[in-house]
Amino acid sequence: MSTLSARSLSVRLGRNQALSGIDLTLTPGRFTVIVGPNGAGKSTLLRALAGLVEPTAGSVLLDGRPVGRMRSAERARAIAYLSQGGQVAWPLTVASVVALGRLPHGEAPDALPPSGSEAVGTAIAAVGLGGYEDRPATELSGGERARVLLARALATKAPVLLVDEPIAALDPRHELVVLEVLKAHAQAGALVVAIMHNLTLAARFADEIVLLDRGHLQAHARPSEVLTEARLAQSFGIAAHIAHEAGGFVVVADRPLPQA
Ligand SMILES: Nc1ncnc2c1ncn2[C@@H]1O[C@H](COP(=O)(O)OP(=O)(O)OP(=O)(O)O)[C@@H](O)[C@H]1O
Repeated sequence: MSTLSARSLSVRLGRNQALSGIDLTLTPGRFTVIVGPNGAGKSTLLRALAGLVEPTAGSVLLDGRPVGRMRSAERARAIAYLSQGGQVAWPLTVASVVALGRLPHGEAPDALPPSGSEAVGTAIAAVGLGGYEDRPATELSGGERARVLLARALATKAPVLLVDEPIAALDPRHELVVLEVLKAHAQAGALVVAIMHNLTLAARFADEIVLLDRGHLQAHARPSEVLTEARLAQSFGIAAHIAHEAGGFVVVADRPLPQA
């Protein structure tokens, strides 16, 4: 079991109060999507959950233990974190980049044990990059590179996976491929959290949605409870309507509302 929780979590970045008094409990087997307008504090929350940002008040606990006090290798085995718009600095092959996900297990990328090779192969196949293993990762498109980095995070086989805007650079087909991977990962027992701006895809794939606005937690519930026309107006400043379809709903953004 890996339960991740924020308790009265506040984070100040320079002069900005990025997060204020967040109370949140996330559980295994659930795919949670964090939404909110630009600057709401989504990336800061994800980084704090990963133990990469020191809370100014409150705490982040993994199974009751403060993540900030875990040793980095232990934390990396427990929590795989993928930042927004990640880059690959060295001309390593796709297989070598994904194999870096095994480092927290003490496995060298060029000498993986069978279990490590299997984790790498499965992750590459899951993101639809079979056949790309020997390509230099620096010679890929932005969307291909984003999927390589997601595969690296998956290859870690951490029980917690935190990903910041995993579909931002992807074409429509690969948006669905990646969201299906994340959903399946959660259904297999992982605790999966992703930041997304596409509210319709968030509604379709998420088990639960966290809505942040100006550093505050506005809602944490099922998509249909969070993505209401009133909340879209209040938090995103848009007039929108919800179109109901068989098996789900579509968020149609009609126009920006005048700023208060
Ligand atoms: N290094 C920093 N120093 C000072 N303030 C920062 C820093 N990084 C972010 N902020 C501020 O903290 C707040 C939250 O930023 P954060 O990146 O978490 O927002 P976000 O919801 O992820 O936004 P976006 O949707 O634009 O990616 C914003 O007001 C931002 O300007």
